[in-house]
Amino acid sequence: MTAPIGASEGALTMSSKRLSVTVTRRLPDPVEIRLRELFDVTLRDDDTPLSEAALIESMQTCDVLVPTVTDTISAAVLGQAGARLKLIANYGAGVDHIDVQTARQRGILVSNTPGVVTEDTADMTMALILAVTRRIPEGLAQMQSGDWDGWAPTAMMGGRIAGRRLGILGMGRIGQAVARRARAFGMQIHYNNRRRLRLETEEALEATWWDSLDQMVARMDVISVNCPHTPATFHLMNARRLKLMKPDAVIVNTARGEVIDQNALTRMLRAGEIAGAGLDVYEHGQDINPRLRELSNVVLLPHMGSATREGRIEMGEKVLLNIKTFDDGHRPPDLVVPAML
Ligand SMILES: NC(=O)c1ccc[n+]([C@@H]2O[C@H](COP(=O)([O-])OP(=O)(O)OC[C@H]3O[C@@H](n4cnc5c(N)ncnc54)[C@H](O)[C@@H]3O)[C@@H](O)[C@H]2O)c1
Ligand SMILES: O=C(O)[C@H](O)CO
Repeated sequence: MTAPIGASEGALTMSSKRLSVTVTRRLPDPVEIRLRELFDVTLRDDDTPLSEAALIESMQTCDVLVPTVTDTISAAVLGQAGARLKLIANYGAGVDHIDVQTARQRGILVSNTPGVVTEDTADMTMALILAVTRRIPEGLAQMQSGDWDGWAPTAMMGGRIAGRRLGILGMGRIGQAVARRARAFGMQIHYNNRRRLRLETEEALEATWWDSLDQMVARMDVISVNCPHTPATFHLMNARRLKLMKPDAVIVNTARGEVIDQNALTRMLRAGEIAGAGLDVYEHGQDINPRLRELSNVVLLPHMGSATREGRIEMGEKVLLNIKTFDDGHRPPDLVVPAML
């Protein structure tokens, strides 16, 4: 039986056969409407992150949970989930907030939303590279404060990105989309990845492979972090590795904050040992080192890499497809298995 589109949760008429789906955050309207059409869905009225207790409560009676990056689904949380919970259909590509291994051990599948976030996040990576190297926020601040004295030969000089070496850490979907864009800007593409790309892909991207991350980091003008946060990538850019960077190099991160040691980065930016940084994601969520905010050579964004209207609807469509496929008795197309991490 299909529930009326847009009906309030309480007014829905549902067959007991419909999957019970609980969503932890507000999603774009078309996605919520379609969820209502297809499933016995519980949606949120407000849009604040759930407390751990509320998250556990929401996992008690549903078959499927739709969480986001703001929900930490640890082993302890999974241990208190209801027996009905069989699928965690994450709204987002990154799944580092979910203990995928424990979920698997408990027979709970995990899916995510890769691919549809690729182009938007790569755009934002380029935007950060340009913003930091060409001092766009400083220029904007000057205009907004009314302090601009007019053009001058030595004013607001940044660095040219054409011809510069870009080192991509994590050459997956987003990393490769960054490479395509950066090539168009005349940058030289270098990368380190868990596995080397196929030669034809490498050639198409005109990318140079570095087996040694240390050696790549030491030679790049710009480092772009595009690998997931996993136990193996936590603080991959630690103090020792950040010190290998050239003093005139910059680093951008649109992946996950945990890949960079935020305090070490802040110290080195302040000391002028790294020329600049562009960050969309942070090691401790919103709890950003206040010293990072004070630096003029740093551009900070509020985790908005995938934030386009189109992308956020497509992420919802992926969630719907994963749940529907599971409901039809098949393997969700975007299943995440521990071996992938
Ligand atoms: N800022 C945002 O809004 C936003 C949006 C989407 C995705 N993301 C983040 O970006 C990450 C990457 O997304 P994707 O779609 O490109 O993923 P992907 O799986 O396609 O690519 C990740 C790449 O990182 C590589 N990698 C993994 N571990 C590595 C290691 N130890 N050393 C070197 N390389 C390693 C993998 O081999 C893979 O090629 C996501 O996991 C997510 O955390 C952020
Ligand atoms: O991983 C992603 O898709 C974004 O960072 C939101 O979680």
